[in-house]
Amino acid sequence: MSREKKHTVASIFWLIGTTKDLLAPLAMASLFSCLTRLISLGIFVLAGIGLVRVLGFPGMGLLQSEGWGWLIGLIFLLGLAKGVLRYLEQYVGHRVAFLSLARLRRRMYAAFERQAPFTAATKNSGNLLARATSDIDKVEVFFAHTLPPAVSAVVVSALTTWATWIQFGQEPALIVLGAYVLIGLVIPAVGVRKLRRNAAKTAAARGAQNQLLTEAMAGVEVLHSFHGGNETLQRLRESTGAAGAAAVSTGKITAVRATLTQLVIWGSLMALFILLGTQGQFGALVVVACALVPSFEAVRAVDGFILGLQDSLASARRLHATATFKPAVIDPAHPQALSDAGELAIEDLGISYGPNTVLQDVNLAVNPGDVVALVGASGSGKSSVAAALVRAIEYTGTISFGGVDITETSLAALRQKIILVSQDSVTVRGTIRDNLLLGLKGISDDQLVAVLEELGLGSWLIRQKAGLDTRLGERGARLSGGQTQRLALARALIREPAILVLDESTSALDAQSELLVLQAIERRRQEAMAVVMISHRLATVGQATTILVLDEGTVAERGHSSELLANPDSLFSQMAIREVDRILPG
Ligand SMILES: Nc1ncnc2c1ncn2[C@@H]1O[C@H](COP(=O)(O)OP(=O)(O)OP(=O)(O)O)[C@@H](O)[C@H]1O
Repeated sequence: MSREKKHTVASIFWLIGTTKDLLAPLAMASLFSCLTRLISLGIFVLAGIGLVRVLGFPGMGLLQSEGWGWLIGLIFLLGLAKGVLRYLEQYVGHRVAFLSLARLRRRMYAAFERQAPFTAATKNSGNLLARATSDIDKVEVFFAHTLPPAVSAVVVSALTTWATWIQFGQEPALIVLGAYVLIGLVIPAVGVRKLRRNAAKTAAARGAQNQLLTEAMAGVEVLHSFHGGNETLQRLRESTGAAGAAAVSTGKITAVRATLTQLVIWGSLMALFILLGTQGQFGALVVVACALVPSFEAVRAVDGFILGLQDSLASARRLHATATFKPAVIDPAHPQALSDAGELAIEDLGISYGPNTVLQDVNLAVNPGDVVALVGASGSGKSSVAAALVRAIEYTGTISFGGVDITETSLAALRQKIILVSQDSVTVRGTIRDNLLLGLKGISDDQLVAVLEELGLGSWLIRQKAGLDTRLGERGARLSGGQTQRLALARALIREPAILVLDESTSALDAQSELLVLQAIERRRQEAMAVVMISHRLATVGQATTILVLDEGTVAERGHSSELLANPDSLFSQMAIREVDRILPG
């Protein structure tokens, strides 16, 4: 079996596994679908009998002379029953489908959450969004429109063939059976491999388009400034072109299949006409033709759902791949609790991205009340250390807090104790309060206001008419870069972490605002909060108890700033000289 086929089979089992307790209602929907189709068949047969009687054809002795009341009454009652059953089929089928989709969504969101921030770091958020939305919607066909039509096609065709055999003999029955096999089995197989490939291309193009649009929306200012819009449009055109080509190819195959189906339908009717007509059985011919109309409809539905199913399975494969993707960073099976405070010990820390080792042999102890600064050239590995401290990435070596290896505790517990505030913090849609709390309970408005004031956002808050209820846009449109950074810092400080990791998180602040932030941090440091700070501005790291200078992924120097500055050849001294030169050239 090819890899793609194996993946498809695995995806189908995965879908069924997601909703296995809904299979009973799905079977019920199939039953309703069968009954609806059979009633349709009955109505058409009765109409045929009526027609035969009107035309006065011989050959249908059955009920020929018993008036019209029962015939019209039966058609009416069957019509009513069909309406009710159709409603039930649609209701149960779609209920199962939507419940399944809801479950699938929950499962996908849980998978995304497990993978965050690792998956987000792959920067495929637009593609993931397509998986979480349109791919899940496509799977609806699998649940609502696969089993019921397939079951009713088999039942209706078997019963019609049997009834034709009993009523009119072997040859008409074989013609009818042949037509069913062609329409329900042979024609749906025409071009199916191509259809599968087209469906996969369409789903991939949908993901790529979403990715492009997400990137374009997030970077609209950049695109605008650099006139990059046309380039994005071009890439979008290429992607829609690929999807369009797949759609055209699918359309051609669909047209061929529809033509073949019509040929089979009319060919079989002609064959019956010749067979029964030459035998003078015109009455039988009319009734068989009437029975064939709804039964062909039932069998043709197979072709329709096989088309939809290709899309559905292509989406299912994408969902399955995402849901079963094993994130590198996961919670341990039996997480240990973390103490409220303790030493952060980093031993032999190493970090690689794929084959590239970017950091090795980093050792560090951070005690309550310590301020440790990581400095070094761009790309020397500072942010990677910060990411490892909150297990946002994989690493080698050991990081422990209060004697507990951080891989032995839950990610949630770890990220309560060690909080990372990065340079490009974001705001989420909601009020200022929502943005600060992000679901945290037990913090009063007064506490929130106090932290904002401490960070120099008090006067800004007063200017907001709705105070903490002021809504912020998706990307914090109303906030400046520096305000967003301070909001992110406030978000961290109200959580009272044992260790605050600041990765260039004051880079957008003016000197006065940064001073306020550093003072707020100093107050908490005196209450035993430890700080790991990354900054390019050496003035910012002046309060550090220990400075680590990273150079090409290793610790090149360590010590207090006064010790490092005492050596004019130290990297730190060189950095300090360059910084002073920048401020006071010449
Ligand atoms: N997600 C990633 N995938 C691959 N390589 C990465 C990734 N993140 C960082 N790197 C690489 O790791 C190295 C260290 O990056 P890191 O961001 O830790 O450095 P840094 O010292 O914080 O840099 P800067 O001061 O510019 O922020 C760089 O060479 C970078 O290209």
